[in-house]
Amino acid sequence: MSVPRTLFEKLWDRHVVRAETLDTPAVLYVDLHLVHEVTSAQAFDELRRRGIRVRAPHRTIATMDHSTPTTPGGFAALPVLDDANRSRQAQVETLARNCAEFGVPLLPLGDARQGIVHVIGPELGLTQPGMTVVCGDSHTSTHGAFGALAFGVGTSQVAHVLATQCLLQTKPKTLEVRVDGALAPGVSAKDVILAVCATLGVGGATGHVIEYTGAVIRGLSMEERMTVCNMSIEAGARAGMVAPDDTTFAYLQGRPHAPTGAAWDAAVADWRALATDAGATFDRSVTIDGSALRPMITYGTNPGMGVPIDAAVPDPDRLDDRAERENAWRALRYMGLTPGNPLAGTPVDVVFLGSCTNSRLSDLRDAARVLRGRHVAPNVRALVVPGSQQVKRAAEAEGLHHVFQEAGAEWREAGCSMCIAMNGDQLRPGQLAVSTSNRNFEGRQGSGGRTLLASPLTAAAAAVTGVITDPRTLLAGGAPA
Ligand SMILES: CC(C)[C@H](C(=O)O)[C@@H](O)C(=O)O
Ligand code: SF4
Repeated sequence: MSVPRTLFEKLWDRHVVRAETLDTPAVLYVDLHLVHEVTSAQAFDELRRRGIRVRAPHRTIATMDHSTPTTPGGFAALPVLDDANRSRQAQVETLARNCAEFGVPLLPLGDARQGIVHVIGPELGLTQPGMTVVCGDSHTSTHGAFGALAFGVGTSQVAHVLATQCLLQTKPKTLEVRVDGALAPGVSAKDVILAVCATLGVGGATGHVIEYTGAVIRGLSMEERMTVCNMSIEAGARAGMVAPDDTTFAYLQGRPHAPTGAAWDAAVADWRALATDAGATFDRSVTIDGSALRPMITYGTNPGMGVPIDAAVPDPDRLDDRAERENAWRALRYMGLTPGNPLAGTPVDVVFLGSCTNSRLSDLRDAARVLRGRHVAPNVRALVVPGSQQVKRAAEAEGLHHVFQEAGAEWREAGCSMCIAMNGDQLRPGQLAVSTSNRNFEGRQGSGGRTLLASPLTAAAAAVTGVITDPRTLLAGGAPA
């Protein structure tokens, strides 16, 4: 009998080209390399300087997402092509030139398949179980939802992977995050991962790859599993993953890059064998009672500073550690929140529905559940930004854009948008946003802007009432227990 192994260990073993030694990391083979405009330019420059070609262009694909405008028509249609817009445009043009020169397939602005890198990989069937997936982007952990080992890498590693299709890695430890029970109505995948981040803390999973297990995780759709895996990095994890199962296979079957015919059957048989073996052990395990979870929201300036939406702002003075206490006070001063006050009822200026965490069709449907037949509060600007052109078309096919527009929200083109504020969509200083994205760092959504992370249901509820609101009060039959 072979030694029982975890999902992570099976993937690691399959991809090691050269084992780790005392003084050198392991060499890992990379099955899929995703590229975007922000972290690739210097990597291509490096290849050019050294006269190296891209080793496996067919395992590489690029999209434009971070710096692209989300107004229809792209750069050409912008009212002002100021310096900032010109430099964004130069960035995407550089990517287009690099892809043409190095033979890398590209989904440019205007392409029907363009979108946020972590949304398009799965929806095109590029991301598959058992793969190693890398991208010069920390939220590459999203792809782990498929039972892939998916890492974010830095720009110099992007160059390594372009040149060699391999990556140097020291072997991470394993952490099981088990979410048992069943989620109550109005509680979503975003609430699960915000609770995980609050439980582990921002550095809590450093050096580990998380495998999410338990009844709640098994019951999530692929889109919801992506939301969970997406924010693994916010707890410090190297990657997050979910073992592939029938939900995974049903999502993948028929997608453009998924195997077909006999190759599909063989792939599914292989993928099924990836699940963690009975008796395999993790370096650490954490259990969360999913049945006890309530909608979550952050109050501070890192994603681990989250509480149930009906809780009060935590008092920093209750923290024993001096550095943590000072950090918490600084966060509350920045956020303009007072310890002991309820979060619910706090006025909101902007609601952002989008980002690689929550911009897929199911997220937009959740938002529409709340917004249908209602109106965005007069003091609120609400933006709905689909994660890809494909999501946009699917949402329009079922009329969701009408729901948003009739409610007074903006319906925009696909991209990172206000998640990162490097494309013209941003908060003004002092504005407070409820956002479905994944980072609430100081100034993340615009200099001086303040961000509270929450689910699409919670964000939509804030849009309607103009204040932080428990979404269960607005859902049919979903009053808080
Ligand atoms: C621009 C990119 C390097 C960055 C990342 O790595 O995550 C961005 O996507 C983000 O979300 O902060
Ligand atoms: S949507 Fe946000 S988190 Fe995701 S890749 Fe873009 S900037 Fe990064």
